[in-house]
Amino acid sequence: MTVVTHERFHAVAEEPVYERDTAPVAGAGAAAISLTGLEKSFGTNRVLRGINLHIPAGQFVAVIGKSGCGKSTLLRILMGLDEPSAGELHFENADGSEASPNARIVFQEPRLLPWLSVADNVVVGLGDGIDKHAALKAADAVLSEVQLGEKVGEWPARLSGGQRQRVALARALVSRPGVLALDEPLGALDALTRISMQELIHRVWRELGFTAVLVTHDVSEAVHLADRVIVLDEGRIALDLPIPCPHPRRHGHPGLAELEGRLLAAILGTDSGH
Ligand SMILES: Nc1ncnc2c1ncn2[C@@H]1O[C@H](COP(=O)(O)OP(=O)(O)OP(=O)(O)O)[C@@H](O)[C@H]1O
Repeated sequence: MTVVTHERFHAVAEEPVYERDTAPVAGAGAAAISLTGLEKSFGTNRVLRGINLHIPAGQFVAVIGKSGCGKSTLLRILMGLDEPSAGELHFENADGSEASPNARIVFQEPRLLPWLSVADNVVVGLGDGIDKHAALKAADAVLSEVQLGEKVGEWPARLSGGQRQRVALARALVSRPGVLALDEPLGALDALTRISMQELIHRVWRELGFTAVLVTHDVSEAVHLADRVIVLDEGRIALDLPIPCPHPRRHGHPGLAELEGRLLAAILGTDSGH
């Protein structure tokens, strides 16, 4: 099994990849993820029951399913924060060789350090051993990317919920991750802030080309952002649905509404999966 290193730092951003349509265009450092026969039990509770999944480098995958179906457990295993009970997890480079990607995670709560400025919170994402001046420069650049350039010297307590979550995103992006896991990152935000954050996440994914795995309760958010949506049910993949719609995707678009309907049916168990 591959252990995810969280410490790797790529100080210089690769050239942004613009104009990506639905076909994934992987950035440098993006890794494919392969799960084979993945199982996870907590005592007698069999949470993941033989998950087989290949996520190509640079793809944006959303994972949805009923509360307690194992979404966060899957994400934690992907991030090396928890061990599977059985099965294999591999990260692969474009040539199929084993990769050790720089993997980061954004949680529902921004988890900022209140005694550090916005910029210093972002610098935390670079780990130790980085020249302070270079680190602040990188923090500055990524804060501009998430449209918080004017808040670099601010305290977290003086930011709105959406702004705090953008700082958390900046902290994850500053090391230019090859894999970004998002665990309900917008769950605590109001509807309008969610939509603008969705656009932001889509834009940075398109620019940087990391492999993205988003856990969400929001089916509309999943089809709005992802290339592909996985429905988990009782520890198994109940549906693996490609979302072959070009971006930008308008909320309420009839094609997306049809896909949302299929996903909801799979979550509720009223769909055959075809
Ligand atoms: N550390 C743990 N120890 C024991 N049981 C756990 C642990 N973590 C998760 N579980 C159990 O695993 C199951 C799946 O939890 P998980 O958090 O992965 O679900 P989820 O689909 O992300 O749920 P939600 O949508 O409510 O966040 C639950 O039954 C939960 O109680």
